[in-house]
Amino acid sequence: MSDQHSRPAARPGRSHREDRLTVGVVGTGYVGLTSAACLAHLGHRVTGVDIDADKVALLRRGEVPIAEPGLGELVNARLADGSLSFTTDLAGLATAEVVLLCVPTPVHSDGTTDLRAFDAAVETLSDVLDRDCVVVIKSTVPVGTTERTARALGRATVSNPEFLREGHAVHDFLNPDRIVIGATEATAADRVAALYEGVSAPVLRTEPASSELGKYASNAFLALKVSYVNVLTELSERLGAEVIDVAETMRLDPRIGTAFLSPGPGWGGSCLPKDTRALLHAAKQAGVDFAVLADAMAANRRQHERVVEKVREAVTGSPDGSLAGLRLGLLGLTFKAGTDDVRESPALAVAALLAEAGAVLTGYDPGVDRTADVRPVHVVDDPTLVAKDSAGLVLLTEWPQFRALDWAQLAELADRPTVVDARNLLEAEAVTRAGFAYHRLGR
Ligand SMILES: NC(=O)c1ccc[n+]([C@@H]2O[C@H](COP(=O)([O-])OP(=O)(O)OC[C@H]3O[C@@H](n4cnc5c(N)ncnc54)[C@H](O)[C@@H]3O)[C@@H](O)[C@H]2O)c1
Ligand SMILES: O=c1ccn([C@@H]2O[C@H](COP(=O)(O)OP(=O)(O)O[C@H]3O[C@H](CO)[C@@H](O)[C@H](O)[C@H]3O)[C@@H](O)[C@H]2O)c(=O)[nH]1
Repeated sequence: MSDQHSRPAARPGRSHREDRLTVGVVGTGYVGLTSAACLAHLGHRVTGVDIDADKVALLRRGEVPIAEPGLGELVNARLADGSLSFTTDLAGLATAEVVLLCVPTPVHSDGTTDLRAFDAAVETLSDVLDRDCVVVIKSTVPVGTTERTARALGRATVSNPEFLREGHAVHDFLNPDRIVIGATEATAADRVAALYEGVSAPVLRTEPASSELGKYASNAFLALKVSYVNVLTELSERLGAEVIDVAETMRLDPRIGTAFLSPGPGWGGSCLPKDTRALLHAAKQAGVDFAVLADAMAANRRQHERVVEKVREAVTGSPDGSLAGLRLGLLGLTFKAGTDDVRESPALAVAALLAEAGAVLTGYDPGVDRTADVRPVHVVDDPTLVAKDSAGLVLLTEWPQFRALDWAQLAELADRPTVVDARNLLEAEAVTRAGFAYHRLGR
């Protein structure tokens, strides 16, 4: 998270302009809270609504319950000037000209989307909203949901998917790569475009189905890229290549692009896994064979197992060695660096497999509190505690500060100074010099 990423764009100072909109945001999680704070920053008058009374109480005091650079400052500045407020009462949206739906849309293991929270929010809104209010769906929803919602509410409903990344939420919201507006009515689309006045990005106007599908297609493609390079780690090992150089060879081709080619323990988080499952399900329902997607998901599960195989061999010296009763220390629990989010974290998927094999797990993560419940991992607040008496360390999240740990001290504390670096983060030479046996993927 660089400074540049944490600093919001200069406030355009639109507060006295006539195009200032009265906006409601339903759901104040990663997407809703970021949208609410950023839209207030852009000059709109915003009310955030959540069913979680504790969260609303926190937000009213200016306390932001998620770790997003710059978000706390934005929320407090806009609370102070009165352009942002929070409530549990949907009646607060009666005067809204635009309402954004930002509620969770989890996906079951079979790929069907659980729209209960979404439908509940829609149902409660129908009695509250002004006739002229435009409803905007920011939640990631199956194709057809926007049209269905429009019918249920009898109001203009627009698909406007969100592409922000966790850990960069404010920066991404204010500096998006694209703004996609899926609408059947031009006036409703215009009002959504007006929300983003002051943001510089290509605006793609389309019909709702393309907008909805485009969101899934984007996330699934990112997942596919990571799975591709993760499978190359195994192939590189078998064929005597170095995956870092293989990935770099690909990155230097602008047609392939530089991003999403870093091998790791698998892709996770609150979006990529659920959205790939949902897209595969949608394809099946539509009678379309999307085998490459199913393969990418299988490769992701395989990657978790590959990390466990690496650990088993590194720690016991044998591919069949037993991990039963061995104390392993995990460095990193979140699904990626720069966030406090452990939802569908590959680190925890690997941890579950290690625990199944009988290992006893202690974990440290700069984003995860000691009191967090991430069973089977016992969370500690100091990296030396994961090293103490350990039979091996497994680095699972690419927090840059892990590079700067006192590896010589960790080696002294460890029972067997062995580290498996599943993110290719550490400098092999430095860690080896400190006394560790160093192992990683793709070499
Ligand atoms: N997290 C991301 O990076 C991200 C990025 C782009 C899109 N999305 C999509 O955005 C949506 C929201 O994701 P999130 O990560 O912000 O979720 P989240 O779990 O962080 O927050 C959702 C919030 O909605 C509230 N809520 C639930 N039901 C409600 C209701 N009926 N009325 C009012 N509030 C209600 C919850 O209390 C919670 O505060 C999902 O569809 C997700 O796929 C997420
Ligand atoms: O080269 C890479 C890049 C990513 N990852 C992993 O891929 C996962 C997803 O990372 P990222 O995409 O940064 O996470 P999110 O914050 O969940 O963002 C994704 O999901 C959001 C929710 O839909 C979208 O809005 C974003 O555009 C999309 O990038 C994480 O486990 C990463 O560690 C790798 O292993 N190697």
